[in-house]
Amino acid sequence: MSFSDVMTKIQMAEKTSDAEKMYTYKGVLYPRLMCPEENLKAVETMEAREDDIMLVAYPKCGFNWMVGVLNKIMAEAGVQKIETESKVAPLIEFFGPDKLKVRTGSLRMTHIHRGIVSISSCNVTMLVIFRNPKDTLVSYFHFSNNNPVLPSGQSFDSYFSQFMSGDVGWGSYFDHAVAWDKKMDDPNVMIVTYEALKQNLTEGVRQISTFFGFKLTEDQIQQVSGQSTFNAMKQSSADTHGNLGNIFFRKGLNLLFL
Ligand SMILES: Nc1ncnc2c1ncn2[C@@H]1O[C@H](COP(=O)(O)OS(=O)(=O)O)[C@@H](OP(=O)(O)O)[C@H]1O
Repeated sequence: MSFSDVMTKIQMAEKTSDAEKMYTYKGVLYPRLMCPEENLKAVETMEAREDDIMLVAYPKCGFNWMVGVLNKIMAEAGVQKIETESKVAPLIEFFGPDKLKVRTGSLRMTHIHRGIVSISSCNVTMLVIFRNPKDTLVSYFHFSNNNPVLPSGQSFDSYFSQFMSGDVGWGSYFDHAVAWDKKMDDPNVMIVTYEALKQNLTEGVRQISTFFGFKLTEDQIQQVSGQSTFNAMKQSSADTHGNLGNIFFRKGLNLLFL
């Protein structure tokens, strides 16, 4: 999916009523324009490769942060990255069945619940990022109000109720958390938290590189973490995310302990 495809869908969303924006697939809500049913069906039968790296995150948990970190780690390690034409990280559910088969890199990404994505044929290594639900909810609330593909205009109170009952895009945060909790000790799965990365990003970069078998020098690790702070990523977001930069890189705070 190219940046212009995303912009076209956003323009279409601006002419779509809130009621039409979401639909339910297998009991979970999705934004219709970005994830039509044929895309979700294609994801269900997607074949993975041995060298694939899968990045999984419930919305607003730090997905774009990890895309940036992984891309930088892979660039330092000399490994091919995701499609360069794309300014936003292409989620597999945004591709149609034809485009899903065309692969230019080994990094695959999704917000979809692990019970729904069945990655056949091999033990793909997966990085999963979680964030505390309070900050995730606040971030998702602002995102919904700023992103035309999602319904907007709700009060915080009504959005809170929807989030708690899982009536938001990609379903219940809590269902995702429970499903991944059972996979925590799987050797092919690494679970990181937004909060731990905020506390010590350099250590997080070191652990992620080691998990994926990328041997970076201490200088390279420092370089990746220096370029992956919120301020650094927000500053370069016009290049990486075009005019969606300010929507994806909003405040980047960890309010859990305040
Ligand atoms: N480098 C870095 N450091 C810390 N925090 C960061 C970083 N990059 C993005 N963010 C914050 O992550 C939130 C967006 O989450 P996602 O990228 O998962 O959003 S999305 O679901 O893909 O739309 C969103 O959080 P909020 O600011 O609270 O809305 C972003 O600001």
